[in-house]
Amino acid sequence: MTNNIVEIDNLSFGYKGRLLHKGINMVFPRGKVVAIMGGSGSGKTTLLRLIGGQIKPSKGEVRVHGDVVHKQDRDGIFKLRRKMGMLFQQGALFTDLSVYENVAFPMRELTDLPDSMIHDLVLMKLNAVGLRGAHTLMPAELSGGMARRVALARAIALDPAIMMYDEPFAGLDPISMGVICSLIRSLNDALGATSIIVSHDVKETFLIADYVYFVANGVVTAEGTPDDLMKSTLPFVHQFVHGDKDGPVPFHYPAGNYQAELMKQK
Ligand SMILES: Nc1ncnc2c1ncn2[C@@H]1O[C@H](COP(=O)(O)OP(=O)(O)OP(=O)(O)O)[C@@H](O)[C@H]1O
Repeated sequence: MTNNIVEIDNLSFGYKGRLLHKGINMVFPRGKVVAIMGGSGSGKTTLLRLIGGQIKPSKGEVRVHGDVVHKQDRDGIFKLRRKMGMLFQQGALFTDLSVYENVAFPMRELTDLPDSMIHDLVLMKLNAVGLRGAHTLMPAELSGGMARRVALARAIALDPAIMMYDEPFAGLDPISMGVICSLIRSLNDALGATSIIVSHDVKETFLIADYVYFVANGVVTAEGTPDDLMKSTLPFVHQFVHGDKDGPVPFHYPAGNYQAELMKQK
């Protein structure tokens, strides 16, 4: 049996005929934290949606625990999603529910657990993210970093085998970033899960990822451990990792001849 919990095999996908992915191959082994990085609009979030079965590939496939995602019926997709926890940047909490009720929500919706057990589990999950003491607060009373941690506690409510993070560090102050960063790693290891992180933040991502895929122009342009990639001389990777202004990713959005355009306005 393969040790890969998620496999992306020769996958192509496009919105409205414009091909976004052109034969992507990736594997996400059990227990590992794997990052998908790349420029804005390179299709990273779309890959998470393909893994979650929200959309179907036009070619190739995604397998989760060996099952082809796009071949699942409604029941199959439901079972698959039960194995997955997702933390989105805009992973909004329910504003009219307390922190406690937000974390209890998936347990109440998706299990038949008695209230007493839900109580213990909610406190355990909140304790894991350091917010047991905040369980009576309402979302409006939380800082951005705390809200992200509550969303994380909610995402791990049902002990997912696969955790997916979409830009988990975006918009956070440096301290909250560091907290989320170490939580992603420690929760992954404590749950025995497999984590997939989509992020632009090289420093944080490289600290916790076991392996990184770089996506550009619809294909995996580079892959390796953070150490390998730090040393990479590939121009795209070098520009991304070191934040160089000049490189294959241009500063300017494609535009016509500047001088001609200025003349035209006169
Ligand atoms: N539902 C949709 N319908 C049509 N086009 C879409 C849809 N969702 C995304 N796109 C387009 O697909 C491209 C890739 O989007 P995606 O969100 O996957 O990129 P990304 O790499 O996650 O970008 P970012 O880092 O900026 O979030 C973008 O050009 C986007 O405009």
